[in-house]
Parts: sequence; structure tokens; C-alpha cells
Amino acid sequence: MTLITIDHVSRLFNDPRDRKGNTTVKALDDISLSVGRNEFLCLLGPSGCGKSTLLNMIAGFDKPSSGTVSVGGQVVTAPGSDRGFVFQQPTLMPWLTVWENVAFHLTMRGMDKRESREKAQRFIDMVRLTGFENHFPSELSGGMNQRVGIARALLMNPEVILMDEPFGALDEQTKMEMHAELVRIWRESQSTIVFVTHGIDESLALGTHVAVMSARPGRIRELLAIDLPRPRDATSPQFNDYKRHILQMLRPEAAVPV
Ligand SMILES: Nc1ncnc2c1ncn2[C@@H]1O[C@H](COP(=O)(O)OP(=O)(O)OP(=O)(O)O)[C@@H](O)[C@H]1O
Repeated sequence: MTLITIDHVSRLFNDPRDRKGNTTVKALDDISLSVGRNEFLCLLGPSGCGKSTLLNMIAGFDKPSSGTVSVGGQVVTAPGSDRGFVFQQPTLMPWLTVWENVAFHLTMRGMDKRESREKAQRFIDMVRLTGFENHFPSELSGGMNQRVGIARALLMNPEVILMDEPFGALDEQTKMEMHAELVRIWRESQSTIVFVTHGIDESLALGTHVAVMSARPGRIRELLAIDLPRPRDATSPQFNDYKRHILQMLRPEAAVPV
């Protein structure tokens, strides 16, 4: 069943180099895409192809210049609690503990401390931070802080989790561990994920689908359904067949001057 529909979406920005605002930059050009419930879609493409712009429009942080984005049949006009967002940096409050960060949205809504603490625990356990509830972000590793950000997004029980290169700053080993954790969390929470990355391996490690985007103006070159068993083996011939296919799609892009 379709949960997210991106229907002929284009996005023009004023060219920041033109102070008078007479020229525009086309970041996205006529994107149409559907994401089914419980799918894990990776948006993959070179830097500047508009991945974050598209994700921000699903989140309701930005609006299309033309076309529409709908989630659950409703046209997106603003952020909403049906969509959780995990940023590249975890954006935690350094003066709050792990559980206070996870429960942030609940306490903001006026829920009492005991109840919000209880609600937060389930998600702290889900991201395997049990025992770290009273630690501060500065006492945790980058990967652990990112888990706090994921738990905070999950707590609102969103239909969709939107993730903008959340593991970009992590080392390879931690990134691989986080991939396994995220797949487990995705299955356990039965959520739908849209995940932005420029890593081919990352997209193939995670996605049920990979939307390969072209360099600016961003278009969908191909939507691939990834038919690989989990846990995914990055050394398997099938994994490398997908990788070769994507590389071939992206290769001519490298030659296009930006
Ligand atoms: N607010 C803005 N004003 C002007 N141009 C913008 C704005 N936001 C994005 N752009 C331009 O739109 C294009 C797409 O940007 P976007 O950040 O969505 O790309 P991306 O694929 O996420 O890149 P990266 O992987 O480097 O984060 C870029 O050329 C960028 O310069």
C-alpha cells in the first residue's frame, strides 16, 4: 500500500550567486515516486542532486515549486508528528540526559516526568542504550548519540522516519554496526524509512528500494527493488551485480560539469 506519493515535483531556488534574485537554480526536475508502507527507500545520488531537498519536502520543512508530496493521502504543507526526522548530526540538547533527550517532545507537550520517562524507556531499550539513561550526550560516542536521535524520532510513533545521511560522520566499523541496528529497528517498529545517502554500499546494505538520482537538476534515473537476503553480504556476487549496475548509472554523471 502506498504511503508516500511524490507527484511531478520540481524545486527552483534563487541562485545564491545572484544578489538581485533574477536567476534560479533547478534543484529537482519533475520527480515522481511512490513509497509503500514498511518499505525502506534509499535516495542515492551525487552531492548536490537534491536528495536533502526532496527529504525536506516530505518532512514539510520545504515546499515544491510545482507538484505535490502526500503522506497517507494528505498533501504535506508543514511538519507533522506522522513524520520523524533524524538529522546528519544528532542535534541533541547537551544539558539534557539521554532519557530527557528521547522524551523531549513529550515533556514539551506537558507530559509529567514519570510518564514521559516510562514512555522513553521502550525506545531507549530498542536502540540498545539501556543503562545509559542518565548519561549526557558528551559522555557517549557518535554512534550512541545517533541512536538517541533515532529513539527520539521513534518515540512519536511516526508513520515515516526520514533520515538525512545519519551515519555520514561515523567510522566504517560503527557505520556497519549501525546498519545492522537500523534494519533491526525498522523491522521491530514496522515503520517506513526514507534514507538519504551518497554511499552505494550503504544504500544496498539497507534498502528494500534504491532510487538512483542524477546530478543537478535532480531526477530519478531508476528505482531499483533490492532483492537480496538479510543480513546483506557486501562481498556476494549478487550485491556486486547491483553495485556494478548503479555505478554504471552514476558514472556518466561524474563527467558532467556542475
Ligand atoms: N536554500 C537554497 N537556496 C539556494 N540553493 C539551494 C538551497 N538549498 C539547496 N540548494 C541547491 O539545490 C541543490 C540540491 O541541494 P541538496 O542539498 O538538496 O543536495 P544533496 O543531494 O542533498 O547534496 P549533499 O549530498 O551534498 O548533501 C544544490 O545545488 C544546492 O546548492
